[in-house]
Amino acid sequence: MIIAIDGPAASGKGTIGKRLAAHYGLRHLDTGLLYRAVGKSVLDAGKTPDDRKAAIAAAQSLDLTRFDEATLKGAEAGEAASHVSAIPEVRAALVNYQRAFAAEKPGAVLDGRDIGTVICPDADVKIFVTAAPEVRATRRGNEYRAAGKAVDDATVLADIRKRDERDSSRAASPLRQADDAVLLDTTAMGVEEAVAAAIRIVEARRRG
Ligand SMILES: Nc1ncnc2c1ncn2[C@@H]1O[C@H](COP(=O)(O)OP(=O)(O)O)[C@@H](O)[C@H]1O
Ligand SMILES: Nc1ccn([C@@H]2O[C@H](COP(=O)(O)OP(=O)(O)O)[C@@H](O)[C@H]2O)c(=O)n1
Repeated sequence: MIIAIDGPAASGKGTIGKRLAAHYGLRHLDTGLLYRAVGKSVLDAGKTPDDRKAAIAAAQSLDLTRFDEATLKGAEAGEAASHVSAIPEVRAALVNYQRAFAAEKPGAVLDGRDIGTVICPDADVKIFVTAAPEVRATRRGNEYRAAGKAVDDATVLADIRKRDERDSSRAASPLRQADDAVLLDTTAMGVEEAVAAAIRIVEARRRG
């Protein structure tokens, strides 16, 4: 079984993806980490994320073992990711890896922005996870503070809105709910409730 999860920034895609993978015995890929790693590589090379040549070279020679996940999860890498991810050649360089991951037995859960629309258009289940921007900003702000970073929710909210706008308006694989995806709005749900709702969506799809 292949489960595709898409949605805007900090909507809970990774949390739900990990839990669904554990529940169904599938592997999980957070595809945002790939774009974050490309963005971080460009910054590490002393270039700006809008530098197409640098971004394409980084995507084509990406070595994920070089990165520490905590650094990739930070705001700087996220912002860089949302620039490099608009470059079609960067996206093209990452397609095969994601599709090969999805194709391996016994199946996988992938989360990102274009999984249901571009990477796995034939996924067995597609879920589009969302929540109100203010709620997403508070959750992400709490996550940063728990990691010892001093941030205020207004700054996180501005960052999230900017990234969502950039991700939705780009020409290459924009953030969009696939026609056959089920919408899961977790604004008023805690993690357990959201995971239970996601499992119900999978079960309903499996019953056909
Ligand atoms: N339904 C929820 N209720 C409360 N907090 C949540 C919920 N879903 C996710 N979170 C928290 O919000 C933050 C962002 O979730 P995450 O799964 O990383 O989102 P995404 O993968 O979409 O960026 C994390 O700190 C996570 O623990
Ligand atoms: N499949 C994907 C996944 C991420 N991305 C880009 O990578 C950035 C970081 O993705 P992420 O999923 O780690 O972001 P969060 O939702 O965790 O904040 C996004 O803002 C997108 O620009 C993408 O374009 N396509």
